[in-house]
Amino acid sequence: MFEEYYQKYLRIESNIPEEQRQKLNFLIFSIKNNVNTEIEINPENYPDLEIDEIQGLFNLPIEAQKSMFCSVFKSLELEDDSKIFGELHVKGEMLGIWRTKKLELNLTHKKLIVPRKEGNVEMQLQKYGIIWVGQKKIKSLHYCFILLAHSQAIYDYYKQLILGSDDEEYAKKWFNLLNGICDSKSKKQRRMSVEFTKQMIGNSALTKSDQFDLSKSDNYNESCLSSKPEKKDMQRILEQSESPDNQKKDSQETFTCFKEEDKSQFNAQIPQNIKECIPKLTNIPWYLCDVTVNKFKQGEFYKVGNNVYKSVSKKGLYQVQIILEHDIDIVKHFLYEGFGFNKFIIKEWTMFDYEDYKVVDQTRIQSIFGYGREKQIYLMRHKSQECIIEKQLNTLNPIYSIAKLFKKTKNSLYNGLQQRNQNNSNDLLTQSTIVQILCQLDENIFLDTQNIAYMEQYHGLKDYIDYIINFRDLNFDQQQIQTLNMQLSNKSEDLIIQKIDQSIELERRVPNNIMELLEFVQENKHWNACLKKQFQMEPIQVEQKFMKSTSEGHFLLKNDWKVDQNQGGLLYVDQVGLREQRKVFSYLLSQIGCNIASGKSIMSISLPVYVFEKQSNLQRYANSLTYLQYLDEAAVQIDYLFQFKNFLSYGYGTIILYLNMWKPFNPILGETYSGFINGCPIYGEQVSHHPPISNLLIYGKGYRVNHRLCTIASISANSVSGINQGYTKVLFYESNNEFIFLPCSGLYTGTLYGNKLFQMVGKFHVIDLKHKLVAEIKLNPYPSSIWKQRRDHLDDYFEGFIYEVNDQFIKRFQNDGYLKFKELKQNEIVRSISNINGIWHKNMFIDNQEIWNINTQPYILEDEDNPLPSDSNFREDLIAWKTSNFHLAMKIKIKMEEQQRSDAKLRKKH
Ligand SMILES: CC(C)CCC[C@@H](C)[C@H]1CC[C@H]2[C@@H]3CC=C4C[C@@H](O)CC[C@]4(C)[C@H]3CC[C@]12C
Repeated sequence: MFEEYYQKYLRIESNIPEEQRQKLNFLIFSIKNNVNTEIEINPENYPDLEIDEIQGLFNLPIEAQKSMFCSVFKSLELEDDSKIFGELHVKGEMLGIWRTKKLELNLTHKKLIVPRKEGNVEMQLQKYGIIWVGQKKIKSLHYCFILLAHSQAIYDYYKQLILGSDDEEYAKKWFNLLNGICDSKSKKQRRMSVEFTKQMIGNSALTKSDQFDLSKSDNYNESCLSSKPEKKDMQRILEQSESPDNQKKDSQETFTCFKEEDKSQFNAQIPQNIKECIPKLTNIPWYLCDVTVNKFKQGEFYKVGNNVYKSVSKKGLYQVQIILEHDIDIVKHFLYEGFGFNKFIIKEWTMFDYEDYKVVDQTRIQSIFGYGREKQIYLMRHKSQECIIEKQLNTLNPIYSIAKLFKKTKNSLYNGLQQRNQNNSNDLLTQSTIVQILCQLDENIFLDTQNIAYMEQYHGLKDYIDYIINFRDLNFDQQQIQTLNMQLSNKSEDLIIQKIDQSIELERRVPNNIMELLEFVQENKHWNACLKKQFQMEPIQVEQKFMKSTSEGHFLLKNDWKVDQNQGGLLYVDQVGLREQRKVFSYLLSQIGCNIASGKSIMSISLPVYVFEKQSNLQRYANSLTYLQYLDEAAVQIDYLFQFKNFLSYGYGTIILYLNMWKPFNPILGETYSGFINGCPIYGEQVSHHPPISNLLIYGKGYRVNHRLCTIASISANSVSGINQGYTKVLFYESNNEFIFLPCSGLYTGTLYGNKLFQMVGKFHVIDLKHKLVAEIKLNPYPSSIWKQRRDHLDDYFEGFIYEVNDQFIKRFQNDGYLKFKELKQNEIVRSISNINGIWHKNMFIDNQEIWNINTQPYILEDEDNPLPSDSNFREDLIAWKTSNFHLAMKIKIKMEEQQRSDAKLRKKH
């Protein structure tokens, strides 16, 4: 038994998840060295295993080790026969030539392995959707289907793969098989408010009887599907291909798997629509009736010109459903599917017959359209009720070509459109080309083409919609300014003079109103206001003010978070934040594409400001240092252990208080911040730009706190991890004790799909070099594993000890510095003094005494009245973003980034 599994294991070792692999490896190691008890174990080879576990496993009798190996291996469900081999025709990506390829389908890992000369391609099927195409009549007679990557950016080598077979049965079997595995769930939502319904997308349903029923004797070429799984597996395959339906129930969007019922639902919908509409809109053909106002609002339908088109976008896949109209009679519905509009533009598009999903051949299109592919295609998309955009795409300049904007006028937009369709009059619509719009915008101070170019450049067409929305806002701004100007010119000159006088007086005061503040700063008036500044070096007596939770939510967690009961951790449920993040993530996907999986730092790349917090990182740090009561309390004590414990809570508090999911503004070198926490002055300065390091200093009551912090955040496939790397040092004047706090990191998973779960991970430390004390607290010390049935603690549990350490550690720490320090070594610990545990988002116990909990209120941070001109409060981009004017903020941000860059160049030069 063991031998058999062992052989299998050797073959598939690389496919096994890391932790299990280490365990299996270690078991093999122990089994092989069973006689040799003297052998040394190197735990570094098994980083995911606990030392205890390693020892325990090693000491087991060999039989137990073997059976353990087998059971672990079995539990992985990595049976070899979960692979299916077959042969299909694959259409070449470049030349479109069909080649027969031996494919391997790995059911366990949901991979399709396609052989290529340059090396096999392993396609993770979850990244793909599948569409049945049917028989292509012109070039080949294959029955084919397409695997399509959901997202432009995430795919394994092939964005799309066309597969086929001469044998319809066989092709369908493969299709059904893959259909069960390919992802049918929408993982990533598009950034549009437009929602899509089932009937828009889907592959043709293959009837039940067509399903991959391998329990019947195979009547197709056996050599093609050469591995013959046992019956038991067949059962599984069948189940698998069923399972997406279950998932579908809880997902709002469906992509593949077009089931019978859906289809009938769809069919039933049309007549209903007609019934609804016909009484209201009598003169239009029935197919226009589905453009009911409601449906239109929901973004389900779009129509254009004399031909009616619908465009649907989903999962990075653009679909344009085109209903062709020929002399008022419709000829046919067509469905176009492709990746993005670019594909659409560069001739490479295919039309599918909307009813039977078969590819429409070129001659047919020509006969209906009157022209071939290269010619113009109309397409229209819309976002809001107020405006829509109609666009003609041609091969030359897709973006600026001929886009027309319709603004909703008093009369209904839809009426207008219909009217236009019928008699080509534009009377009811304000219509202007994009080019014109751009010119208009050019004259406005707030809006310039740069912003639009920015959007266009990066977001491409898919973000067109947002552009329209923005345009609408801008237009609104413009109108307001116009009216303002009108008002102004009406006023008498005296009044204006009076105003100017007033403003001179006011110049020394920093305005409260954000718009005024921006102007104030832009005119550099804040320099005046700050001239009389004196630094406060001592704490002052003030009334204590604490941050309080209100009816609107917890002071820190607001209503943005929910505790995850299954795994532990916090679920991010803030709708506003999530929406903005989604926008930026799709932007990122389009921008950095595949790199997204490689752990890119998001602190240094330029992002649209949507996800930015409305304060600078310096302010955010300052806000997170407000648990000063712990230190106040410690300063009056001489007991160093008491001070140590209190400092631990303070340090931990800084991590907790920093928690929110908005991205801090990129720092500007030399930016400063000053404020007061309960009367204690706090000063912060941005001392480095790359990496963005800030130093902060608090003059406390009997102590001084130094912070050196550097926010690091990197984005990878489905998560963002972040840490405020650096240290927090406190010096208590009286006892001359110094403590150091080193933070842990946070992990935000589910950024692209799944639940948005935030978790603290790793370890955090407090170090007292003088008294040789170290607290090491480990988050999630008992991770779930397949050997543990029940868990006492979820992932959000932390546990640690205050240890007394030896000189070895002190030396190491002093040599290596705080950055290199990761954790205590076993031989550096002398004894443990206290134990610490808790749930990171709930409470902290030191020796079973609660020292902190999530309702512990920090002090309020107050801004300094007359800060330096370089204060965060005077950052133009921040002020602009505080007004929530995206364009303005973006414009200033770009400007400031450019300034920074040229400054940096100058610095290098001199
Ligand atoms: C849409 C994307 C690209 C932008 C949003 C990125 C957000 C999620 C990132 C940017 C900066 C990140 C933070 C950076 C630093 C820390 C401190 C650490 O102790 C806990 C995690 C935390 C709080 C991170 C949480 C996630 C975070 C807020």
